[in-house]
Amino acid sequence: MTRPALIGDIGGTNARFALVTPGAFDLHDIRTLPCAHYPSLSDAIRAYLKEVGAEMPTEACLAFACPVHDDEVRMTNNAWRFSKRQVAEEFGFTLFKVINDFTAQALGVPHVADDELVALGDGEAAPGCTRLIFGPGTGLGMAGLFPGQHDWIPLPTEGGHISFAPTDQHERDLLAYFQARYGRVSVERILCGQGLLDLYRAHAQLAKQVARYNTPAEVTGAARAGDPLARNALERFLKILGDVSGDAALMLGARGGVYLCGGILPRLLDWLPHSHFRDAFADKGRMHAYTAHIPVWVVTAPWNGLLGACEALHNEEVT
Ligand SMILES: Nc1ncnc2c1ncn2[C@@H]1O[C@H](COP(=O)(O)OP(=O)(O)OP(=O)(O)O)[C@@H](O)[C@H]1O
Repeated sequence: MTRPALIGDIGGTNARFALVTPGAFDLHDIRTLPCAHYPSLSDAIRAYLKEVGAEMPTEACLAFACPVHDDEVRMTNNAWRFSKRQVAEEFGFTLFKVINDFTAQALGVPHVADDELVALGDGEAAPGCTRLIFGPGTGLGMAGLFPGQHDWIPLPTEGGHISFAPTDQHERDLLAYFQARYGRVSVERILCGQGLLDLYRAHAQLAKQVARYNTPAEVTGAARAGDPLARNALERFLKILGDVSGDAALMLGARGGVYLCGGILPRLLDWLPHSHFRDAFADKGRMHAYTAHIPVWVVTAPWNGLLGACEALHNEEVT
């Protein structure tokens, strides 16, 4: 009997693992391990296999939140680094695929059920057109997905690292705050968990008030409880999310729709519809009609990245 393959979706904070019958999508023994609890990828894989009592898999496909084209892979938002060749040798994998985490998110999207998509505003997907996959979590991932002759083809990008472009005086003040801390300011500096916290701290400094909250979850909790600074920070976060995802949709020509993934937005479903997200997404000058017609969904499927990694395991288009 074929041994189950090891599947993984590994972000800056969480490593999600599962086993699957090669060629199928029957994810089982799904576990989420905090990356910070393990010194290396190999330690986390061993801990996972021990916990679920699995035989050593011979095939694996793991998705990582960082560039993956070289043999040496270094995570952008945690300390893990490894050689693909050495990991394959260490575990005896006959097939070891390493892909970008947003390639996995993109490949997962066609497998998501309709009731795991929450529409934000109107729009209609143009058939056969490119889709944009966009998602803030520990970092900010972006990928394209376009139709090939037989399968969807993912386009991995490092779009989270494009430059932040303020659209009003308040955002120019925010940019100055972020520049003082980081030098160059990419959109990921703002559109991720740490970015939300930094936005809150920036709002506190600009209002000459003391920042009281120390985690992104505390900021969203305080915004819900009516704290004005936290509320302003969260609303600005969602407005900038609209600006940047609209820019990315223009860049890719994503008339097939925008899919918002990652760990943060499913927690903000009560805020997104009333925020300036959709206005900012469409506010593209002469291209307003183009962006206004693009549908946007939040993907609430918890294991979208794992499904995409299953798809990539034997997909020859995905290297
Ligand atoms: N309630 C909340 N409100 C806002 N942010 C939150 C909340 N809870 C957790 N976060 C933030 O979400 C981020 C984790 O997102 P996610 O679950 O997508 O992790 P990840 O897959 O490891 O990240 P990535 O793939 O982007 O590296 C962390 O920055 C965390 O602080």
